[in-house]
Amino acid sequence: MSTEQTSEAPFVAVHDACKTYGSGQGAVRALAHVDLQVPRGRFVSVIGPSGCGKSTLLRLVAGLEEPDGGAVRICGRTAAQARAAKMIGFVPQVPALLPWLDVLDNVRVLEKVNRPGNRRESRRGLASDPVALLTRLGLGDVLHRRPRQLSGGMQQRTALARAFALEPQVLLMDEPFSALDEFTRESAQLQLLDVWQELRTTVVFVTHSIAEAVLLSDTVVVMAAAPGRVAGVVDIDLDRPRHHDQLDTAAMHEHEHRVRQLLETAWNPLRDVV
Ligand SMILES: Nc1ncnc2c1ncn2[C@@H]1O[C@H](COP(=O)(O)OP(=O)(O)OP(=O)(O)O)[C@@H](O)[C@H]1O
Repeated sequence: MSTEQTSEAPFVAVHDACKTYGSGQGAVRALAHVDLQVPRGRFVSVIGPSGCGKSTLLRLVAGLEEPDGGAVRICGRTAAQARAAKMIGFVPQVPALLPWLDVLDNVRVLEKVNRPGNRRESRRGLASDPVALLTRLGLGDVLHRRPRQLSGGMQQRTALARAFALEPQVLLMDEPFSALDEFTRESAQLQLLDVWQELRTTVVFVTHSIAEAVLLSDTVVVMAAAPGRVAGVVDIDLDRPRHHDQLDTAAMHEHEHRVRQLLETAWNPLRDVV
C-alpha cells in the first residue's frame, strides 16, 4: 500500500514491484511499480477489478513467484526465505483439505508436519488449542466430520483454523469467502474477525467485496488494472473489536463510499476522485 499509510515499520514490504507475464505483443503487465507496506499485526485488504494483479501480488509475498523488478521483504527476509522458514500461511479460494481426515485432524496434521523448529515455545492460547479454535469458528459440532460432509462455508472455516493453528507470521488469504452465499459469508467474516482480534496475525486479504474489506481491515488497498498498480489506500479507522452491529452504521458506509470512489476511478482513470 502506499508508503504514506503509516509511520510504523512495515513487517511486509513490497517496494516498486513489477511483474510481466509473457513477452512481445502478448506480454501482460500484471504489476507495475507496486508498493505495499503492512505493519506487524495489521489486517490489510487488497481490492480491485478482475485482472489488476491481486493474486500476483499475493504470490510475490508468498514467495511463490519472483518480481521482475523491485523487492519483497518479510521481516527483513526475502519472500523465498520467509517461505522456507514457514513464516507464511496461505488460504486459497478453494480450501485444500485432506479428504480422508476429519475436521480436527485436518487442523492437527499440518500443525505436526509444518510447525517450524524456531517457533516460540509459548504458543498463544487459541492457536495452541485446535478444538477451541474450531469452536470459535463455529465448527465445534462438526469436529469429526470429513470434508465431503461439510458445507462450503464449513470447509473454508476449517482451512482458516488450520492456517491460524500454524501460527504464521503473515497470513495471506485469496478471496476465501467468495464462493459463499451472503449470509454464510457474513457470519464467516465475523468469526474470522473474532479469532483474528485475539491472535492479531499480520494479514493480507484479497477480496472483491467492498463491505468485506471495510469490515475486516485496518487498511484497504485499491488496485487498478492494465497495468496492475495501486490506485489508492483507505485507512479504516473504525473501533475494534468490530461486531455485527457495526455492519450498517454511517461510519461503515462512509468508508465503503471512499473505497467505492477509488474503485470507480480504477475502472475509469479519467474520473476525478474527491
Ligand atoms: N501465469 C500467468 N501467465 C500469464 N498471465 C498471467 C498469469 N497469471 C496472471 N496472469 C495475468 O496477469 C494479470 C493479473 O492476474 P491476477 O490473477 O494477478 O489478477 P487478479 O486481480 O487476481 O484477478 P481476479 O480478480 O480475476 O482473480 C491478468 O491479466 C492475468 O491474465
